[in-house]
Amino acid sequence: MVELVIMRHGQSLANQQHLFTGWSDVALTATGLTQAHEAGSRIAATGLTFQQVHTSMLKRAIMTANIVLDEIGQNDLPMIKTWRLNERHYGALRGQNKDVVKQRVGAAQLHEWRRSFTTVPPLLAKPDVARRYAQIGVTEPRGESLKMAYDRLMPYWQDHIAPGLRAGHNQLVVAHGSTLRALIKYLERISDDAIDQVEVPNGKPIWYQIDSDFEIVAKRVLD
Ligand SMILES: O=C(O)[C@H](O)COP(=O)(O)O
Repeated sequence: MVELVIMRHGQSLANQQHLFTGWSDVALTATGLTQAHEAGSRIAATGLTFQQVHTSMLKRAIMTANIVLDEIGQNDLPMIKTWRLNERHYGALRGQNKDVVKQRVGAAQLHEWRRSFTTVPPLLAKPDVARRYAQIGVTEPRGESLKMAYDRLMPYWQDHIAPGLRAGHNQLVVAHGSTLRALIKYLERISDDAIDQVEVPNGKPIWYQIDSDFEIVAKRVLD
């Protein structure tokens, strides 16, 4: 048996203010910091330890991962930061207030932009060019559907997370609502239609036990 724990970062400043975030790099709130500590102590209480931690290139996830590692006494763990685990890029919705957008376009359109698998949000006219992505040769998206995020996440799963698990090494993934919905879709074989019902709250670790046939045999939310 091998263990995989996945969790969303603690509450960010943008979450607190109901702003579409995506690739915007925002810090955790005081509540988010507390959620990260609590999540870490719940993982610590299970006695689980990990051989690797994977996170995004965004500080709300990196900060959460570091707090969790401190709580579980594994600050020394190798941490891989990849753009492939970044939140789905929300395109031109970025920075807009979700409640205000709902008033403007209606609940159904808002839900589709936020939860559909294939709908692409309104795109930016041209991509941002931040040094951290440019220097690794990554062109920033102008906006992504969940499917687009799924498709750029999967090579990382196949090349980095799955091989670790197959080698019997427990893995911790600290990422974002959409990239974790993509991962849950894959792991739990959820249909394109049904994925719109899956929500991933801030700071609640999901613990999967995976057997030697690479099947999930148990799932527990640590809350
Ligand atoms: O990017 C964002 O705005 C949030 O992290 C997740 O947004 P969602 O709840 O609309 O998926």
